Amino acid sequence: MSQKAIIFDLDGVIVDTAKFHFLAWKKLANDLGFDFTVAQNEELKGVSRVDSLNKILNWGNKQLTEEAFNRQMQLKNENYLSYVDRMDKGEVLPGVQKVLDYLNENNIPYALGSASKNARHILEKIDLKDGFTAIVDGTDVSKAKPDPEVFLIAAEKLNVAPEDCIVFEDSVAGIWAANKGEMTSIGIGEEKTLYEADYIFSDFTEISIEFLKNLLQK
Ligand SMILES: O=P(O)(O)OC[C@H]1O[C@@H](O)[C@H](O)[C@@H](O)[C@@H]1O
Ligand SMILES: [Mg+2]
Repeated sequence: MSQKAIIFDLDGVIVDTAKFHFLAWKKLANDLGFDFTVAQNEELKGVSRVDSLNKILNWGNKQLTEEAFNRQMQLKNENYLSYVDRMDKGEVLPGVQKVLDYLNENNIPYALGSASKNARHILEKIDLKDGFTAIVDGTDVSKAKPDPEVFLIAAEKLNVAPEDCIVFEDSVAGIWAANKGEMTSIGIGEEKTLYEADYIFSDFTEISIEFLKNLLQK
């Protein structure tokens, strides 16, 4: 049996930041003269900042110069960070800490594999930064999910073969990335969207230590 490791996505897996992204994207859209819905926000899960803005402008039928585009991205991020700055440990989603405790107690390495350029800052806010063997985020990659790059770099930093990595993801793009990287994919969310994952749970409270142990011993 070879050493296994875990890779966690951040947004929607460890914390629910989609609600903050929604508020910040909605303000941007409204300021530009069109609306932005919760359903559209759902489609941006796991999508990089630049790809998200391109999609939103497309939905709003709006074109921007490169300069205005970059300015809007910056404004959106400043607004988003004003919500992030109010985050603390209480934002860690139910059931996550139990899994992290198990990994820590059993010396099972784990990494972060997130599309966010704010990932390190968020981990600091929720006091989880120290446990990760490696942190790979939107500042470390050249290709966004569904490209497996972020998870492959994480596997390399963990010193574990991709096929021995188990990825927790809430986005379709992230599940595709994990599958393309030949990793075990665990979807956190709804079966109707994440059906391509190897396993699906609605949240971490549904994941038993027994399940995790079995997976790590496979
Ligand atoms: O804007 P950030 O923090 O760099 O995040 C990039 C993307 O990170 C992903 O984790 C989120 O699901 C997306 O909604 C977000 O757009
Ligand atoms: Mg996510």
